[in-house]
Amino acid sequence: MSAKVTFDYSAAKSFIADTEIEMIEKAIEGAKETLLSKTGAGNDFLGWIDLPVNYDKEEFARIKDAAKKIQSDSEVLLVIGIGGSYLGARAAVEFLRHSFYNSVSKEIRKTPEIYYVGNNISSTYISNLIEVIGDRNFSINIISKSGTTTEPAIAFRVFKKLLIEKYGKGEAAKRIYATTDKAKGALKNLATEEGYESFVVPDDIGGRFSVLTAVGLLPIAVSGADITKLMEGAAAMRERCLNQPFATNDSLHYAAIRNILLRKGKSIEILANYEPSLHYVSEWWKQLFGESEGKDKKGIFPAAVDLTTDLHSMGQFIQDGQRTMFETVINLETPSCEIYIEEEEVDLDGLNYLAGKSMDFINKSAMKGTLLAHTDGNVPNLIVNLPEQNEESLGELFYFFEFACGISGYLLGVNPFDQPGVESYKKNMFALLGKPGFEKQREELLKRL
Ligand SMILES: O=P(O)(O)OC[C@H]1O[C@](O)(CO)[C@@H](O)[C@@H]1O
Repeated sequence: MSAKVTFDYSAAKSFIADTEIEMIEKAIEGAKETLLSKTGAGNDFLGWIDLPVNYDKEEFARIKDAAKKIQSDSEVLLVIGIGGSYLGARAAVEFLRHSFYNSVSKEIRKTPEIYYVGNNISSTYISNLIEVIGDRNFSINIISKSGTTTEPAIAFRVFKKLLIEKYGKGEAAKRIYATTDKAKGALKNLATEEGYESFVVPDDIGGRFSVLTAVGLLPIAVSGADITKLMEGAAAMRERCLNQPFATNDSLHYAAIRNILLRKGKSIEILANYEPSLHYVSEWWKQLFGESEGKDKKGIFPAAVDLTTDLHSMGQFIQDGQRTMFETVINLETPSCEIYIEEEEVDLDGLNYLAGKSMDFINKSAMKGTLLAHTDGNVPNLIVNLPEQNEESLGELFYFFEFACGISGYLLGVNPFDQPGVESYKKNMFALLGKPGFEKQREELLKRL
């Protein structure tokens, strides 16, 4: 593998003194030591660190076989999951495959259409999806580590019924793939009872760090992307994250710089991309950093923009609004496709000055121009270079961010591997729904509504 994911903060040098980097290095080394010696908070959720080189090969082969079966007997795959139980898969499928994956002809796509459900509670969304499936053959990958999350559980009820009505109970069970805890939870019990093929979310890997487990790998494999190469990319980045000294360790530098900027009042990080295929990578990243760092009244708020699209909606604020943000640009170095601007005989639209230039040259010029403008507007810009739109690069990128997130969380002094704050809305929702055991809370909440 030649090209690598790299981190470049040269455009932000005017915001950061060399001494600040020297001063934070010790703390970063300390956080790394805590992470790797597994002595910090949340140390029972560190299975992701060695995952790219230490995964269950038997299960990996089963994932590939299941993907082949789904490809051969289904026109549609439903991925039912929420948060870390679908964002990584969606990020990978949208980045690695066709921009219009579900709409492009089957001859081009070659693999089943993939729809994500169970990530909201909208009856319109679910009803419309039922219409999209129509009378076509479909399979379900239900993904829930806890096996009890309300959103995917509800969607699963609806689509399981549809499957049983279509195929009968026996055949339906062969079209349901459950990715969940190895031993406990409602979904595990159901899978055992009904005989669904099951895949494991390891005990020591939390949802937002699970993209390289069966959680992400089965849907990604169904889409036709190469999961072996994805793991190889992650393994290559793991090697560098673990073994490179601070001076040449890009992931550690990213963690260091964002924390230096936070200490200067830059409490919002905007992840920016110039390729629509990266939209869900940003959604995945938002959960990774948001759930890991946003606690104990601390954290950097992770936001994201798709550019140049959002320069025409959010650009004004980034350039000129409250000065509390910095920007991390994912720079896809080499696009998969290229288009050249042609010369027109009569230059009515005034674009002949671009004749012979590639679309990517124009895109990169927009990126460089924006980077300088935002820097001038007091928004420090960091760059993560992503070599290509392929599995190796994406595997590297996933691991780069995961490692930086663990380090950054320890630097902040939080447990980056729990998410206690997510429970509050659930308790209120259960009380309002009348779930047994929540009677007292229900009374109190109803008084407030
Ligand atoms: O896989 P599960 O247990 O359904 O959880 C889904 C998501 O819900 C959370 O537990 C809370 O939002 C996330 O951490 C997780 O990714």
